[in-house]
Amino acid sequence: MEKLFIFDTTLRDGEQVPGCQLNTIEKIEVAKALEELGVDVIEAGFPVSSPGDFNSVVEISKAVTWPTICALTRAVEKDIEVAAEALKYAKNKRMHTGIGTSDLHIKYKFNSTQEEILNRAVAAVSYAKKFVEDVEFYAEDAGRTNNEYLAKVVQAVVNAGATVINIPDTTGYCLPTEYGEKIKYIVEHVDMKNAILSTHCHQDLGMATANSIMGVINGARQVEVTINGIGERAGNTSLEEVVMAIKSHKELNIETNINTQKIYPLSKMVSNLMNMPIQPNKAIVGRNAFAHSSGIHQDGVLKNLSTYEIIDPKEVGIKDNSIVLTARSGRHALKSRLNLLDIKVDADELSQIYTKFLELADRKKDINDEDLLILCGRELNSTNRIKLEYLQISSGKGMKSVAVVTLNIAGEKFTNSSFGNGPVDAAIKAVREIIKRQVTIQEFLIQAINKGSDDLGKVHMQIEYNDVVYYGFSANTDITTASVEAFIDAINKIPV
Ligand SMILES: CC(=O)SCCNC(=O)CCNC(=O)[C@H](O)C(C)(C)COP(=O)(O)OP(=O)(O)OC[C@H]1O[C@@H](n2cnc3c(N)ncnc32)[C@H](O)[C@@H]1OP(=O)(O)O
Ligand SMILES: CC(C)C(=O)C(=O)O
Repeated sequence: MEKLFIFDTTLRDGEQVPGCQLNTIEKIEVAKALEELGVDVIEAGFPVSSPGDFNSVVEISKAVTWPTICALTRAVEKDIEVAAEALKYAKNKRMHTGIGTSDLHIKYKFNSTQEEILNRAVAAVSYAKKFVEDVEFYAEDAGRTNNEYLAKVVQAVVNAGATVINIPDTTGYCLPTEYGEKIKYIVEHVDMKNAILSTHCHQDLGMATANSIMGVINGARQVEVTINGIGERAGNTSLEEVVMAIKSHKELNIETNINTQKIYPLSKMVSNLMNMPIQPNKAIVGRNAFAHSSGIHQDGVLKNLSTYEIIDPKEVGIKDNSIVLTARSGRHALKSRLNLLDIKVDADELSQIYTKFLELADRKKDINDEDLLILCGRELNSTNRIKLEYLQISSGKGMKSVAVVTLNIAGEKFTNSSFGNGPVDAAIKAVREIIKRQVTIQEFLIQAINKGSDDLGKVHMQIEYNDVVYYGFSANTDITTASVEAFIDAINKIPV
C-alpha cells in the first residue's frame, strides 16, 4: 500500500469562511483533535495576515506534538519571515508559499508576465528554504493554468528545493478527467526528485472530492482537505469524503493514517465551534448519511446492512444506523421498531397499526416511539411521558433572559424558573432542573421552513445520555417553544 498524506486546512482555508472565525483556544482544541484523528499536516494559519493568526500558529505549534505544522505565505519576503517566526516552536514545520500562475492571475492580479512570475516563484521557495527545510509551493489557479507553463514552474521550484508541490484548482473549475490529466502531465514532464504532488480542490461545481481522487489516481500523494468540506466560497474537498473513498476502494492500494472512528465527533466539534450546521444529506457526516427512511430500503437494511450501506457507520464514529419511521416506511420497518419496543403483533394487527401509522405519518412526518405506543393503544411508562404545558419567557436587549416552565410528567405538574444567556438557554436550564438527567446537547439546529417573519421554526436536537444518542424534533412559530419541545422529544426517547 502507498501512503497518502492528509493535509488539513480547516484552520486556514476553512477559517476563511465568513462567520467561522475561531479564537486561539478554539483553534488549539481543533488542532489537538486533528492530531488525534491522525492528519499528517495541519495548516494552522496565514501568520502575516493578523496578530491573532500569528499567535494561533505559535500556540498550535506549542500544543501539537507530531503532525507537521504549516504556515501559509504569499511569494513575499516579509510573509516568509513572519511565518518562520510563527513556526519557531513547531516540532515539525512547513512553509507553504506560492503565487498565481494562470494567465488570468498573471495579467489581472499581478500585471506581470509568465517569466517574471516563474522568477518570483523560485525566489520565494529559495528564500523560504533559508528558514525551513520543508517548503511546499502552491501554483494558485493551477486548475486554469496551461499545463506546459505549469510544468515549467513546477520543475523550477523543485530545482529550488520545494518538497511538496500543490496544484490547486482554486476556482473549482476543472472536470475530474481534466484535473487527473493535469497531475499526470506533471508526473510525466517533470523530474520531481523527492518532491510529491498535492491536490487542493474547491467545490464550486461540486467536484472537489472527485477531482482530488482523480489527482491521487494519477500520482498525487497528498490531499488538502477540510473537516465538513468548509472553505472559501462553496468550500474545499472534505476530509471525510476523501478518506472514506480511499478506504472503501481497496483496489487503489492507497492508505491514510486517519483513525476514521474519530471523524464524526470531530465533524460535530468543528460544526459547533464554527456555528456552521452540516447539511443533513452531507456525505459521511450528515444527519441522514446513514438514515434509512423509505420502506424498500428499510426492508433491505433489516435483512442485510450491505444492501444499502457501503460503510458501517461505526467506522466513522456513528454509533448506529438509524431507521427513521416516516410515511415512506413499510411494514418491515414498523414491525422491527415495534419489536424493539417489545410489542409483538400478528399480521392482522400489524396491518391495522400500519394504516393508522400512515395517517399519522402524513401529518407528523417523523414518528417516534411514543407515537407508536399511542398508536398501539399501549399505556406509556409513566416516567417517559414528559410534556411541555406552559412556557413563559422574558427576554430582550439589555435584560437577562428568564424562563418559567411547567412540565407534565406522567400526569404530575412541575414548575421551575431559570436564568440564561438567552431565552432558549433559560428555558432549557429550567427543564433540566426538573428532569435532572445528565444529558448533553450535541447538535442543535434551528431552521426556517419557508421565508418571512411568520414562518415556522424547525428544530432538530441531538442529545447524548449514557453514551447513547437520541434525536428530538419540533416545529413552532415560537422558536423557544420549538427548542424546548425538541429537547423534551429527545428526552422522551431515553428508555426508563
Ligand atoms: C486562494 C487562497 O485562499 S489564498 C489565501 C487567502 N487568504 C487571505 O487572503 C487571508 C489573509 N490575507 C490578508 O490578511 C491580507 O490580504 C494580506 C495581509 C495577505 C495582504 O494585505 P494587503 O497588503 O493589504 O494587500 P491586499 O490583500 O489588499 O492585496 C493583495 C496583494 O498581494 C498580492 N498577492 C496576492 N497573492 C500573492 C502571492 N501569492 N504572492 C505575492 N503577492 C501576492 C496581490 O497582487 C496584491 O498586491 P498589490 O498590492 O501589489 O496589488
Ligand atoms: C493558497 C492556495 C493553496 C489556495 O488556498 C487555493 O489556491 O485555493
